Amino acid sequence: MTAPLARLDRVTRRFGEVTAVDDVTLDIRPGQILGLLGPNGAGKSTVISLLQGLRRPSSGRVELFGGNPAEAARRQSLGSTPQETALPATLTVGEVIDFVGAHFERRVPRGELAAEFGLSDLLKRQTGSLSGGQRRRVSVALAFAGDPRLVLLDEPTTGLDVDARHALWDALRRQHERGATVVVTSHYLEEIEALAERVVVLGGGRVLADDHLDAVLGRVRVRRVRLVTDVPERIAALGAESWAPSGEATEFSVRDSDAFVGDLVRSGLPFRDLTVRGASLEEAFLTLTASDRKVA
Ligand SMILES: Nc1ncnc2c1ncn2[C@@H]1O[C@H](COP(=O)(O)OP(=O)(O)OP(=O)(O)O)[C@@H](O)[C@H]1O
Repeated sequence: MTAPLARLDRVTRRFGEVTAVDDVTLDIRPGQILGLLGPNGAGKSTVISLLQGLRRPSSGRVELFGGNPAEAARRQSLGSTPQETALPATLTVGEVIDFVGAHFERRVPRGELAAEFGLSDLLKRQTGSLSGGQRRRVSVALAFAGDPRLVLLDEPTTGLDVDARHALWDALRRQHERGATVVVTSHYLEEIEALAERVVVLGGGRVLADDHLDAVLGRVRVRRVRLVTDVPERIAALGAESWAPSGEATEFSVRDSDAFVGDLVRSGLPFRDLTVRGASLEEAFLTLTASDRKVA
């Protein structure tokens, strides 16, 4: 197996009484898009800052490209987004791209980077005159300015409208196809579903799940059976874990949708417009954090 680009080995990070990251072990392997998912305060940003060398672990070991992330040489191949508020307002987008690129040995030409992130028309604009969404796109593009081996994106599309978000996802997918390894945190569960191949779910600073996207979804084998009926209680009694009205229809949560639908058909109970779907990542995530609370 190829060596990881970065790793956390039994890392704990405390801030006074608060344990932000609690005994986390994580390997980041080349070529992956890894989605880091968790509720507010789960420890996602702290993990990112540990990988950036901005924070040190209270215990355990953080490695970036086989060494200490606090050493500047390690960060040559690391790309991260600056806060948009940190963009110098009077510099143009082109100047900012050149300024950031100048810090890297393998810089991406300004025109190429701008085209990749849909910024070609903005190159001559001062960053202070850009909309919030445009500034966000500049910030994410800057993470790629040094042709990095590993890119850390902390909530890259917060505040973007749907079109801008999708455009940024496309750009990230293209970077990934070219071999970029990306760690992305997000509050948008659909973003993780759209981008990530591997999902790490953090809760209370701990790793609750670390698996392929499909496997995380599969861990909660809840399926949703949706149908229209006048007798929801009787249908629920066939083996639903829970049920709730959903518009004109009723949605039943079941473990085995094939068995449930088979029993339903055999029961002769009236229904129409039946659909079955798997759990969304959001549902998977809630189930994982709920089971964690039970253990705690
Ligand atoms: N500098 C700090 N001083 C004190 N506590 C901190 C500090 N940074 C983070 N924490 C605490 O550590 C915990 C984890 O925070 P972190 O920002 O890593 O979570 P997060 O998952 O990124 O949350 P969010 O989604 O809200 O950004 C929280 O309880 C937070 O209050």
